[in-house]
Amino acid sequence: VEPISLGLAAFGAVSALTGLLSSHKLYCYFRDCCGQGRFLNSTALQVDLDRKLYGQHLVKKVILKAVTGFLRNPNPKKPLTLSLHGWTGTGKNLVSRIIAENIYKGGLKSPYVHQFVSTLHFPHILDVDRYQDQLQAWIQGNVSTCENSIFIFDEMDKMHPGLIDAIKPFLDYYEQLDGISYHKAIFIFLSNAGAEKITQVALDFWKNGKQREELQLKDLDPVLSVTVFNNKNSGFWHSSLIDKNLIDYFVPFLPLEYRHVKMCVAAELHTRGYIADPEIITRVAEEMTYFPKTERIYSDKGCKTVSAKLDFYL
Ligand SMILES: Nc1ncnc2c1ncn2[C@@H]1O[C@H](COP(=O)(O)OP(=O)(O)OP(=O)(O)O)[C@@H](O)[C@H]1O
Repeated sequence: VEPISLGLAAFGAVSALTGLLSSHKLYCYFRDCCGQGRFLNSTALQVDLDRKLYGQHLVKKVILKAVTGFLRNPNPKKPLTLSLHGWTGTGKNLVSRIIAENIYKGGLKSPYVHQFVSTLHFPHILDVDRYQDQLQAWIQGNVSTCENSIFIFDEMDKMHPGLIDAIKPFLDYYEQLDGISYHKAIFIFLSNAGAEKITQVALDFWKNGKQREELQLKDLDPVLSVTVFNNKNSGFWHSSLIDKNLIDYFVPFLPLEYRHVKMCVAAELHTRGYIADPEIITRVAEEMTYFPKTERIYSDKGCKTVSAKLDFYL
């Protein structure tokens, strides 16, 4: 072969490869590609949390640190496991959505983000054995397709302990299981377990005249894991997730106050294209019910029914 033809052939191969790479890049610009989230923009995540999540200074701090730290590590030793706890309507699903959207453009609809609701997907106790097999095969299948998959488990406290045990091997430090590594996956668990304890700590803080924003993780972290562990009604206590330290971060969601509910109403008005009418905002916030009975500080449904209540005024 002449040197010139060899050079031309090499040039052709390089340009074909470059073309392939740039068309792949272009494809991933418009569509979700596995692993693109490893280049997560931490500033964008912070801005998103600041803009969309109200009254949860601890959550913002933990999520930002946990997610960006994990994604920056080229060789994590285990998958990232986040356990989100708190009263209903305080933003647990919202935060999972924000994380998913910052990692994959398609957010919750991305083929690499998978969401389970225990009461919906695993409703019958008698079928636990079948669910266990299905769940394991499903996690295995998805991670073998994309090692950067995200799994969100809602209503974790209503999940059968057997199913939690079925997930356990995937959360551990094993190099590989049947040839697959799970170290780059993210598991997010949502539950109301520990919500009363979180409220109690926040309320005591308030009674002592301290600002909510002064609350630190160290005030909640130990009590939360112990409470969840000892709660015989939640599936968690049965499992060895906590016992074996497989949960990386316990994320406490504080109960929302009147002022936060007002912010939710304003945000909902904005989303629907209306101006933030102070009268409507006050009316909707006043329609919500607050606890404890005497102090009436925290909304008992968080921001959950804001959207439905707003329909009445628009
Ligand atoms: N802290 C918050 N900041 C802004 N919006 C919030 C907040 N908490 C809840 N919301 C809004 O209220 C609605 C319900 O919130 P979300 O589904 O995240 O609650 P949750 O904590 O997951 O509740 P549950 O435990 O009942 O599943 C959503 O529309 C969400 O955007």
